[in-house]
Amino acid sequence: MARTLCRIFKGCQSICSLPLMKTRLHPSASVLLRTVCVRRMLTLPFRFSPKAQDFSLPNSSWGAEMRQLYEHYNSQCEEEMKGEEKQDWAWKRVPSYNRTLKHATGGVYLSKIYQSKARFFTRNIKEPGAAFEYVLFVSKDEQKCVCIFQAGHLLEGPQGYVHGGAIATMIDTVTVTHASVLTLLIMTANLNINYRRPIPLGSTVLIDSSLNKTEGRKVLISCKVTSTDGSKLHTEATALFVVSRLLGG
Ligand SMILES: CCCCCCCC(=O)SCCNC(=O)CCNC(=O)[C@H](O)C(C)(C)COP(=O)(O)OP(=O)(O)OC[C@H]1O[C@@H](n2cnc3c(N)ncnc32)[C@H](O)[C@@H]1OP(=O)(O)O
Repeated sequence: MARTLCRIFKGCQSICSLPLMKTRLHPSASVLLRTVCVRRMLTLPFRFSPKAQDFSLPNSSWGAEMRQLYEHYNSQCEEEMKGEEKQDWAWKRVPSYNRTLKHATGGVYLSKIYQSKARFFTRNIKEPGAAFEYVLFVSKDEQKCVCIFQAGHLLEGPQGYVHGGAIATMIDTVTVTHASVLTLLIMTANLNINYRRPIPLGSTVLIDSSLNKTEGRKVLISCKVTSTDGSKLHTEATALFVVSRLLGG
């Protein structure tokens, strides 16, 4: 019993230490989050996960362009310094896991809360480079988010080009991550996409998202997919996110 309580306590601590939990919460989101977490934690078993793979770190499939851009943004990120004050930073890399809840900070195993075979959609293909290779950085003032995206061969739509649904997936992923930095328990309510120019399969592109406005429970974000030098506009989109009342069950 004592051990179980200790694990529940650690679970709460882990959830509260997630980057998203440190952001400003909409009051209704805050209440919902506490209710959902506590309800789920009290009914389900915990295990400890020794290691989580962060899929947003470089791997052997990354091309030169992807690596170069990663280095560029990563060099402007917060540096963890032991015993000294943290340096100022312009961007923050957003870690990415294939079972987000399993890999809450502290390694508490939480994904049993949901289905054991469930995987985060964009991170469920084992072969590196085959599908969605990407890394996201969020700006210090949280007004902008940038994603470096390398589209793998499994994402083909028209011959030699990326499928429109895969592009929509990435736009949703980037904008929802951005919106999640601002508030919690959000759902995509509307995604409006204009495809301007096809994206060659295997190429690397930049996905930039900017906060348009927040209005009550609503977050509006606009997004552009461009070539890495910014000269070609591939896709434009706007996204609306709403803090969900339904997520609490
Ligand atoms: C990084 C890991 C995250 C991965 C997840 C990626 C994101 C996703 O793909 S989410 C999955 C896809 N989305 C969904 O399934 C959402 C399904 N829809 C819903 O759950 C609900 O309709 C939801 C939550 C969007 C809104 O429901 P509800 O909380 O009842 O909102 P409701 O009270 O009707 O409306 C709130 C406001 O939003 C507006 N609104 C709601 N839906 C829309 C819409 N589709 N278009 C425009 N405005 C809308 C309303 O007009 C209202 O505005 P106002 O306050 O100004 O009057």
